[in-house]
Amino acid sequence: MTIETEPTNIKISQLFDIMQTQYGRACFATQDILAGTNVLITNAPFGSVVLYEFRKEVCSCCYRYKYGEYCKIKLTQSNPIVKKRKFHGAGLWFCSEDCLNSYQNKENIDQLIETFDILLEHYQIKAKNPIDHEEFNPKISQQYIESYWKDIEQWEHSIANMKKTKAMNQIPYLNDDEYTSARFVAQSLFNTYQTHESLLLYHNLQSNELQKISKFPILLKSQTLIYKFLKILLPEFLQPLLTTTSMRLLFGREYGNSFGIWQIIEDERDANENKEFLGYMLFPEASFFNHSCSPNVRKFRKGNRMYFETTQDITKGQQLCIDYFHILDEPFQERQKLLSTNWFFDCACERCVLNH
Ligand SMILES: C[S@@+](CC[C@H](N)C(=O)[O-])C[C@H]1O[C@@H](n2cnc3c(N)ncnc32)[C@H](O)[C@@H]1O
Repeated sequence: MTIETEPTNIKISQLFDIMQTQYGRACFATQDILAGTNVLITNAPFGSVVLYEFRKEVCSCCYRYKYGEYCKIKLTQSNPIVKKRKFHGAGLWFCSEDCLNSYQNKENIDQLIETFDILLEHYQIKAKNPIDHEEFNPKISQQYIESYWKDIEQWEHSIANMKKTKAMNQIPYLNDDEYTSARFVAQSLFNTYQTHESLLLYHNLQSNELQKISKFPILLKSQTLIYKFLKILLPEFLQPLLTTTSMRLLFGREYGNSFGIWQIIEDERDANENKEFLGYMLFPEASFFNHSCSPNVRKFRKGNRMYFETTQDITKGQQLCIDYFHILDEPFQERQKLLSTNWFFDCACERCVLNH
């Protein structure tokens, strides 16, 4: 199948170009590439988060997980990087001194650690009195989403004029998933503040806000609760970066572009075990690969980076595609359904076009 392409001005690698196609942007080889070549090794994630339930078991630096074993090192008050406020551990655990040191070596990391600690403290206070979210199932349209966020902007004006103590009473209760998302947002904003090496590419990512909220309306409510939580709690230096626009873009981009942090099975004898889903991460430079049900690139994680390796010889001009969802063994109808439900697109890969 020949695909019409047009160049874009996005450049990621010497080995492939990002071209515009009728299915959005995609990666095309700029030269013949042998099987087994890494066409991309990502930077450290732009945004990433470990699920709350796994926070003690997954290393916050390399995401190592060993069947429920606690990580050896917890960040404590005695750590020199921790500032004086009463410290709760920031939800950060590490598998080794090396990982701890490498995490702590990042510029201004004490500010991020303090931010995480504040979020953890208030999440846990609120979690003592959990609240079931009310039913929320409106008919979603672009207009509905806009007006819902407009109301939040009004709330924001009122909070800006309140005394700090009164504003603190407005901190909403978040469930585990929402708290996890709040951490993801905080880290992404911190990386924006730090001008992360993938920041420019991040601005180029496609957003799936409308598709995702249309499918799961409750997400709109969750997003606005997370926004309120962060608006009250984020420290001054991150506040200018937290706007309703930046938040909506971040969520919209995360939905269609993030990669799961899956447990890596280290012992071959456990190869048939189900892998745990530990969290998720966003790598803008790796978000231009389209999906194919007969992919020619495989993705795998090593520590906090993703690797993309060709599984066959590639000829110049050929599209480089990955499998988004581990669905290659499913029949055609099932694959179409899974991609449409979870990724919001009708797969137009070569195999699906032939109804295979
Ligand atoms: C991670 S992005 C890939 C890059 C994207 N094409 C872009 O322009 O930003 C995922 C999106 O690409 C499109 N896409 C990826 N694989 C596809 C396929 N096999 N068929 C149709 N659309 C696809 C869908 O719109 C999907 O939501």
